[in-house]
Amino acid sequence: MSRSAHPAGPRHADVLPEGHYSAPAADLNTLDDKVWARTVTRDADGVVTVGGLDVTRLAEEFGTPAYFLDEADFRARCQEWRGAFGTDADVFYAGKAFLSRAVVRWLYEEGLNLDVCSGGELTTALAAGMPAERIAFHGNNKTPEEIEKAVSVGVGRIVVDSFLEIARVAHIAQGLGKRQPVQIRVTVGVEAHTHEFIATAHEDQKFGIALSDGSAEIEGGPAAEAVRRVLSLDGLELVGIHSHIGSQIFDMAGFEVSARRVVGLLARIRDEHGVELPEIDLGGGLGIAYTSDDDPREPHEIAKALSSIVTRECEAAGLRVPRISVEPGRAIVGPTAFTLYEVGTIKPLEGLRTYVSVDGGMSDNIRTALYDAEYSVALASRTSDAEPMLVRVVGKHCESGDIVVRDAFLPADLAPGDLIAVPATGAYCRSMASNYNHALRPPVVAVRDGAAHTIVRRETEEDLLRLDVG
Ligand SMILES: Cc1ncc(COP(=O)(O)O)c(C=O)c1O
Ligand SMILES: N[C@@H](CCCC[NH3+])C(=O)O
Repeated sequence: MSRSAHPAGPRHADVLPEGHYSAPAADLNTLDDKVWARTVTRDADGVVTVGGLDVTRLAEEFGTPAYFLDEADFRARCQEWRGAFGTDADVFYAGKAFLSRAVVRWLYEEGLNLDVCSGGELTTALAAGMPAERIAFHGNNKTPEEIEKAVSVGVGRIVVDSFLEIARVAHIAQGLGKRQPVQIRVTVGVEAHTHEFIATAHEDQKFGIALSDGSAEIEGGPAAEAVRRVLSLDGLELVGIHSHIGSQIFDMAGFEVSARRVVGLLARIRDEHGVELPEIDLGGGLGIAYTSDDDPREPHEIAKALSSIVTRECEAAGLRVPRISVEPGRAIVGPTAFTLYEVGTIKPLEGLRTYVSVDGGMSDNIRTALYDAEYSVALASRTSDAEPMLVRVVGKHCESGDIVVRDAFLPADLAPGDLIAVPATGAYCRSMASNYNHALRPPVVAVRDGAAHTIVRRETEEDLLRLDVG
């Protein structure tokens, strides 16, 4: 990401320190549509509103820190993904980004399917009424109990991730007298341009079965061998091939290479077994804007790029075009929520930056500490004409790495009690939240058309004591 140092201006420094920040926006009160949920705006008093409700009232009713999720925006994004891929394709929302029963109901109503990757996510999906055949079950180490549950309820597909798992799922399905539809997750050897910890299709990592391991020992490579295994087992029905190259990716080139290689495997399967598999899944991973510097792709562009590459490659190989599916998580829920915090303490460091401590931190957003993720921030409870001040928004945990927003600008008259909001926290914030330092995980509040309701409640001290059985 290209970043430039701000030339001058903030209160506490004549020369700004090295950092990953852009120049402050000309007007810090302006909310960039790119990073904020779609119904977010400022009211006549300058207070940030979402779904028609202002954050000062929301903070009074629900407390801080809290995640506020714009339900209309969430539903609109589901519709855009469905519309872009059309009826010949399936969109599986990746529940790991954020899952609750309300979210499952919205997905169901908007015609999306659901990707789960644990027994807990499966239970949530089923409890909210998602039909099992619309659920895909993922994971590199599903437990026998999880597999048994998934097969028993009849999930639409299990994405098998290893040779051991192929045997395990087949054994369990056979024991239950079932034939389980499966896809094989392959690693296509693409180095996705994203943080190392969220890239998943290069060979040296835990997920999937490699298309090629560079040796000539297994004819056609490990993935071709996995296909042979699956086809030989009565308990399994091979319906397709799956590839997921990583997360927070902007460049479509990786997806195109992945699609080409997956179609190449389909052609090989047809040649070797005389079978044309009906499905391919190209995974999730589409990036969103966390700051004004990010330029994500729209669902229709992504759909067009993926379907044209698959069609072209299938035509070239003389294959019927399979049903495509995708698994966006972040791209649907990420932009729809922001985290609201109250400013507690402020520590100016002359010549460096100002530390702004909020009432949450790495327990509600671990992404900055874990992936060096970049976020933006705005003063939400009022506007200000004060000059921009370079800040680091930090939490209340006992870690110096407890950073929410590494480098950003807020008005220099920021004061304790102000509310600040960090946008684009819908994905992988609540779902990765922790109880570190016995923090109470914040609630998720859905807001729509002037009404707000809690969809995941705030943890309480009683919850902590209930888990601690003495
Ligand atoms: C198999 C699979 N599908 C879908 C996703 C969703 O990714 P994202 O939220 O980046 O769209 C992930 C997570 O990276 C994944 O591992
Ligand atoms: N949790 C990660 C992405 C991993 C997605 C799951 N495969 C993030 O916050 O970016």
